[in-house]
Amino acid sequence: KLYDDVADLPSLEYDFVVIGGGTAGNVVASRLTENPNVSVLVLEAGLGNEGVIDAEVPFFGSELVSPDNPYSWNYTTTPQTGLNDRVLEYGRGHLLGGCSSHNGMVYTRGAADDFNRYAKLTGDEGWSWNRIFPYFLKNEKWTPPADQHDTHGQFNPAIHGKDGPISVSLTGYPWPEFQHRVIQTTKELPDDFPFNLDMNSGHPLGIGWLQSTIGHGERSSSATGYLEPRITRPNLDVLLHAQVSKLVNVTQRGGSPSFGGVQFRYGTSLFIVKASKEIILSAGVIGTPQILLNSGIGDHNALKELGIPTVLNLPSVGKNASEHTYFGMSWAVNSNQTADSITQNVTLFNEAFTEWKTSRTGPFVDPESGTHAGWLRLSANFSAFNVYADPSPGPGAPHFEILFLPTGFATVGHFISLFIGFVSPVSRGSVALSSSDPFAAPLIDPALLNSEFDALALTEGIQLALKFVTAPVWRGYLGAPTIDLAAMSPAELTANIRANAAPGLHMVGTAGMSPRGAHYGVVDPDLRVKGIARLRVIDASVLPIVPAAHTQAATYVVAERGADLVKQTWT
Ligand SMILES: Cc1cc2nc3c(=O)[nH]c(=O)nc-3n(C[C@H](O)[C@H](O)[C@H](O)COP(=O)(O)OP(=O)(O)OC[C@H]3O[C@@H](n4cnc5c(N)ncnc54)[C@H](O)[C@@H]3O)c2cc1C
Repeated sequence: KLYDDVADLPSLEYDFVVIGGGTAGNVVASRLTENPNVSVLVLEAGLGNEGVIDAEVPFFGSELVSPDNPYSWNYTTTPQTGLNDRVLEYGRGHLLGGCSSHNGMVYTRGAADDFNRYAKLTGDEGWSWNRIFPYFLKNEKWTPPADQHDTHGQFNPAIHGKDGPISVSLTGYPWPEFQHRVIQTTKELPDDFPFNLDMNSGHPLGIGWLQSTIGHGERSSSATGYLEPRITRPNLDVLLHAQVSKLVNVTQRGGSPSFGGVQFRYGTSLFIVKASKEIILSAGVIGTPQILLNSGIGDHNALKELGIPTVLNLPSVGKNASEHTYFGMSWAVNSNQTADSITQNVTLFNEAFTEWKTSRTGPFVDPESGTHAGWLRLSANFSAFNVYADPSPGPGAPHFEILFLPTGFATVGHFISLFIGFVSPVSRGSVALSSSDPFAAPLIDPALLNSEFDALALTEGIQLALKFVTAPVWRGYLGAPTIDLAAMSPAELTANIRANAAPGLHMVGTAGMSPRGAHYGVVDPDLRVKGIARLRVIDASVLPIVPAAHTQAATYVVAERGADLVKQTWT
């Protein structure tokens, strides 16, 4: 049952307490309660997702990350030295479903090479692409697009799940003038930009049609897909507005510390809920390390400085964060067939909203993230490779993503945009406590472009992206760029990136996996916190390196496998 008020909660003792009802947490809660003999409580700090129109209408998704939003944690980063010391907004979902309820809905699984590297880094073949692949299918329900268009040649049905909780579909509203040009470019410049039928096969390189976590014109999240259909289970309780501060009631169990309870704040009061089997941390890449550190699990010296007693010296907590960097570029177009035409015109906007409300069709069935994506590699001759090792996990994984958008987010005029992401970073950042107040926002440092390699690589990537619109098919359609990047020298381009790039909001690694027995890392490959009994982390923070992809699909498979690992322990 879903509880809004702690006073109504029937118990303060459960078999499992899941901290965070986000992307991963709801998967874990839903899978564990398939066994009617175990009880699960989910503690979610944020609000409910039901009736939040911006979390339902795909086109409105970006509203949820606007500043001072109750549905976002409204974090900011530390000054980013690689980006001219800019302090950047760093949104995270503060509602049931977590980031899956407010993200851009892009569905990308990553490269087989990403997962095969996870297997290598953890010493556990269970994280390899072939062994993880069934979990992608288990998570997914392939769904026809909202406009029911012929999808032949736009994806490969053989590699998609049919019965999972999360709907995935192709774009459901056509922008033919734009879409035709993107696909035609793959024919005119096939060496640089080959067509890829389905970027979710494990072999993402090339340009293809974008897939999104959307079904029948609505966002599909862990809240709508995993939780809502199962919330009536008598063994599953979910409490909203419950912000966890730390783990408490330390005892020794088989020579390791163990926490018997979870402390949380509801309103201005503190409560403790007991977990008799396991505590599962699914508070995400910021919340999870923050709770570990508040609980005395982390670098002893840093904890001591804040006056937090150390329960276990685990220096990797909050370290090793990896994140993507994105940069946008726009061009005016000789056409009014762009999403700008809707956002700039109140009548068209209202018509589109009415259409969405009455039939779940029209332009609002898609997010503003784009209609296509491309995944590209640096050339093997890239000069920086003389100095730096290639950070990508293998030859089948990209260094860059390009998102293709039929909009310029402009208040006047018609534009298209390309967003390029550098998805194979060398830089590593961190999440650290800012004070001994467990509820104070932590210090978030994604360390964007800290490594010179990352800045050089993104500069190179932008030059490659600029080549895309030199294909003949763009002539006569494409007008002036909003900034003439093509006229810039590489040094000017790098300076422009440092002044304008932004985080991809795909951070992972702050509670990273490492092999059993390794002195570094935070969790073992079975997601148990090293040196602590009956405590696991199941969310994006366990991925040791960011995949070359948007991260929700990887998070879903971590959660699906993680739930299986917990079940194996307790049955
Ligand atoms: C704005 C944005 C856009 C994105 N776009 C995409 C995209 O288009 N495609 C994609 O694949 N990925 C995208 N991502 C990334 C992706 O959504 C995340 O990597 C992934 O969903 C993370 O899942 P998680 O379970 O680790 O964390 P979350 O989904 O963040 O879940 C953590 C949950 O824990 C709760 N919580 C945190 N601290 C506490 C506490 N102390 N007490 C109780 N509860 C707590 C949070 O409120 C949240 O509900 C985006 C992310 C953002 C922020």
